[in-house]
Amino acid sequence: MAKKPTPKKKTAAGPKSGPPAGAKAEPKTAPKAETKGPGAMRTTATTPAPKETAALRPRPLVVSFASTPPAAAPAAGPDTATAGASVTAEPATTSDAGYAHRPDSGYQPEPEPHPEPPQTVQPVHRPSLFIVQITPEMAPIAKVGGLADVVFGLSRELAIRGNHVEIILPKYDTLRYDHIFELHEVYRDLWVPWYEGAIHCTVFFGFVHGRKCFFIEPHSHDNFFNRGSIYGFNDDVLRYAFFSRAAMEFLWKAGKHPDIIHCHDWQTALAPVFLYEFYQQLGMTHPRACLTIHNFKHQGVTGGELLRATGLHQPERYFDWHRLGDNHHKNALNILKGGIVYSNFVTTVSPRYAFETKDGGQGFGLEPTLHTHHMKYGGVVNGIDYDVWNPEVDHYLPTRYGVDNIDAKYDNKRALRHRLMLADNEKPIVAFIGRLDPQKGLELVRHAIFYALERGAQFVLLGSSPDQGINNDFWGLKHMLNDSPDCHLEIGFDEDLSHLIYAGADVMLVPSQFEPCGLTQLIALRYGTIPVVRTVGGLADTVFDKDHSDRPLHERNGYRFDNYDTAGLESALGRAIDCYYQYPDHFRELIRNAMRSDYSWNRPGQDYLNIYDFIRNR
Ligand SMILES: Nc1ncnc2c1ncn2[C@@H]1O[C@H](COP(=O)(O)OP(=O)(O)O[C@H]2O[C@H](CO)[C@@H](O)[C@H](O)[C@H]2O)[C@@H](O)[C@H]1O
Repeated sequence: MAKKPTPKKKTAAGPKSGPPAGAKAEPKTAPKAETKGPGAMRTTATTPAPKETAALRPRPLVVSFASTPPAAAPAAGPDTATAGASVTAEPATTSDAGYAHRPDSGYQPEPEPHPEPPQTVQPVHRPSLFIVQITPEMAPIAKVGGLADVVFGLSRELAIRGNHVEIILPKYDTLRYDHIFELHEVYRDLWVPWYEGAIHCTVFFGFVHGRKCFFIEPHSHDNFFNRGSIYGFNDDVLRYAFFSRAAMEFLWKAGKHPDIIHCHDWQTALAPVFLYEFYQQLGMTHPRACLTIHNFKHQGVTGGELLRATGLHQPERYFDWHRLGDNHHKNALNILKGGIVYSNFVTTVSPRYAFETKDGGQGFGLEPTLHTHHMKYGGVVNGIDYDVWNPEVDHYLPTRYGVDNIDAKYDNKRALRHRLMLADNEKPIVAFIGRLDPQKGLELVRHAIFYALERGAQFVLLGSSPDQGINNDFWGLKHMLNDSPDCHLEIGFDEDLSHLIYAGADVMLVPSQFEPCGLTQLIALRYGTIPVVRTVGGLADTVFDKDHSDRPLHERNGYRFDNYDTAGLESALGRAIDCYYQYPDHFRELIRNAMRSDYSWNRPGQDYLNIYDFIRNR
């Protein structure tokens, strides 16, 4: 499509005094914010996030069981959240588990791992753990959204702290093989029970930037993981049920007895069910299961076919409300619910979202389950990997910079404009990066584009959706704005470009309807790009309003709005644009505050270790 011509160049641009030529006159004082949301004390989720006060500054750790031990977190299997109950799952019969069909084969141990990167945290005197992550995604080889970044970053942090971490993934045809090193077969004949028979699989091992990864490749006409993309198929429930079963079967056959099996989202939430229904009886009594829920919207709700496929059978047992029976549909099974019931601990990705899901109507029907299991449920704010997302070392950037040379950020702004053929003028760049999913507040994103242009800003969007209708809407918008020298919409997934946008933009917009944690605002903070966010979920736990916060000035790092409407959005985005033009020194101070915020994996890494220790010691 014909691209807009690059208009006459002006100087590239940090915040400067005075409005740009042609910009509307703005009031000198920022409009009154509607943002007065509750504060962001890092806390376990069973307590509503309290209003910020100086006395409630963040504690060093989010999960501190030494002082307040829960009365009865379950040690094994379902129903155990009821105080003091100790329910052992009934042994599965051999035919239940489908083992009759299982030829054995020798497991070849993986080779010596690459040396670990240099230690960046103080050594802690605690026994190291063997942790296995079972996951549908991991950056950068299989990434759809933020889950992928979390698995990579958390695994790295746990390994740096002296733990042995292994990751099990499907062997997708779309894996970024250029990031996998020394890929080789380690287990040739893994037979995974499936319906009345078993599916033959091969397991591969490879290093992904030092992470130890196993890849399961099934050989069957179902062609589970050779589909050209990760999600979006009618049989997704069965594809991931199979993967969860295969991962557990591999652990058992390979004689691996991890201390912790850590699963992610509904896709792998059956692994704890299989652990306690099949594998505990087969000798896997050692592992404890932790489930992290990155988004309650997707739960894997399905029918009884699942039980036949996986060998669970016994509909009367699994349709039970206390196990996998969906809270709303009597004849449906809910995989995510099963994961909550059977795991020894369940986390979500911010304390605020933990509260919202349990008590704020955001649990998509799982509220009663979270209440039943509240003693083993909590929120841990995600970190981001500062080896990847750090403007001081980011090799995607033409010019690297840090908090001590913020001016160099504007070389990247110029480069971004050049790449996207935007006018080089004094305007601030407002950006949006994310999946084009209704969750992300798409009506407000659309409104923000026009609002920002009208207020004398530029707008850059990078996003895509598996929903063709949504993509088409944004393509329409792109055509409509094609002649604007101040706007560029990039519909697609482009990791390289995302780095340049994080560095080159001035403001990052995250107007989500709901947001479990949100990584874009965390990355933006690191790059000194000021987040404008809605006060929900992890956004409320990590962004503190410049004008309206109980936080000390040096901790304020962005702008927030409460109400999901255009007035709310305009109140926060308008203040950010005003500040850029009229109070450039304040804007630079905000940039410094943002870049100094620590959202590395250091603290969440310790939080997860505390959780692991807690469930191991019970
Ligand atoms: N088109 C594109 N091109 C390039 N990069 C793109 C892109 N679209 C998105 N990204 C990148 O993907 C990541 C998305 O992070 P989010 O926090 O928005 O995750 P998401 O909503 O998918 O996941 C869920 O899980 C995460 C992790 O727990 C939670 O933070 C979140 O709230 C929850 O909804 C960021 O690193 C972003 O830069």
